[in-house]
Amino acid sequence: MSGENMVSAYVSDAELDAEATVRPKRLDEFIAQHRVRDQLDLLLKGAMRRGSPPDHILLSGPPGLGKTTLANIVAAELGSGIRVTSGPAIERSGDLAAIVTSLAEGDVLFIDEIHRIAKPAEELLYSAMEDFRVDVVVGKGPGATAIPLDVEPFTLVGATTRSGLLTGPMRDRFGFVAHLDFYSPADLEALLHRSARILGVPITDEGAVEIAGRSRGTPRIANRLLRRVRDFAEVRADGVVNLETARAALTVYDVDALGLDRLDRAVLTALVDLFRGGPVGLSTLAVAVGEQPDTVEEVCEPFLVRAGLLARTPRGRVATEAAWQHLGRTPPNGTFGAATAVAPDLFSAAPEQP
Ligand SMILES: Nc1ncnc2c1ncn2[C@@H]1O[C@H](COP(=O)(O)OP(=O)(O)OP(=O)(O)O)[C@@H](O)[C@H]1O
Repeated sequence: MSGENMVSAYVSDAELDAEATVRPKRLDEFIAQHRVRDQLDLLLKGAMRRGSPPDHILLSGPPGLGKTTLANIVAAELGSGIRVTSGPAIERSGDLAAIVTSLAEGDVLFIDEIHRIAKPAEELLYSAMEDFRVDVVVGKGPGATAIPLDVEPFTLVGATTRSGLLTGPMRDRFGFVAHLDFYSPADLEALLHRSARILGVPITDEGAVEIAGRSRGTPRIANRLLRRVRDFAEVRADGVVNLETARAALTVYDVDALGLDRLDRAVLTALVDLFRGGPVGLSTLAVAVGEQPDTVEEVCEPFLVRAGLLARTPRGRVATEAAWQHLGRTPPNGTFGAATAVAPDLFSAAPEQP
């Protein structure tokens, strides 16, 4: 993996196996997100007492925070089977009909990126969710016939990184909606200690603090950085993940003290050095760092904005005072956000939606 995507919250296929090793299997192994955990616990226990499948569950939140993990945990807690698919994989209503009619009673159907499901399939999903029945249309034009098929009672777990893109009727069919938020550094430290224990890697508290602080509030990134620091510790040191090995390894991988990678820093440096802090338009900024505007907007900016380093204003992108300071430059008078330094509680959980 190159330095460029060390801190991406997205997962590559090659990384999935590494992730599976440390993935929590049960609710009580799932670190933090206490409110969501507690609510899910009640939902699942209530359903089990009644002997019927729980309401459909929608999990929303940025990538890498544990939505897939929770979907698997729901099935494990219920003692049910799980079928896994994703919105983009369901192109036609027939694809969805084939999946839902093959579910066994009480199964969990996990649909990742559910906001990307094709419209005709989405409409079929409504009746599967609500009435446990689907009408499969055979033929075309005036000769078309709808064949009703029964679906065994099941629980849909939908995951989305863009809950705002879900249609109203879709959202209304979920009886429980949980929003996962970024993890605090303390939560990520606990997560790193757990992962290190499972991987058999000795880790000190200082080592965990150092990695947690660079993980952008995201378990996936924390686990990935831990694996890279482990490599460094085993190859170039005594195998222990501590402050020194963490700092040295993350320097090798170009992940700085705030968790910014080379491209994030290139964006900030261009803003500050070439455009005196901005405002500058997205496409000009993207040309300056040799990237596509989409990449700058979707990969770099969300974190830079959240970290209080970059602001999107009607006149263009602006580097905040914290950005100047992070790059070791003196901000000129009147710099945007002069009153705000990078908030120490950057990743503390915002209120979750019940
Ligand atoms: N609360 C947690 N406790 C322990 N490990 C966690 C937790 N949340 C996530 N992880 C770990 O982080 C990794 C990413 O989690 P997961 O795949 O569930 O994220 P996701 O939100 O589904 O991401 P995506 O949106 O990309 O599918 C997994 O290896 C998982 O083990």
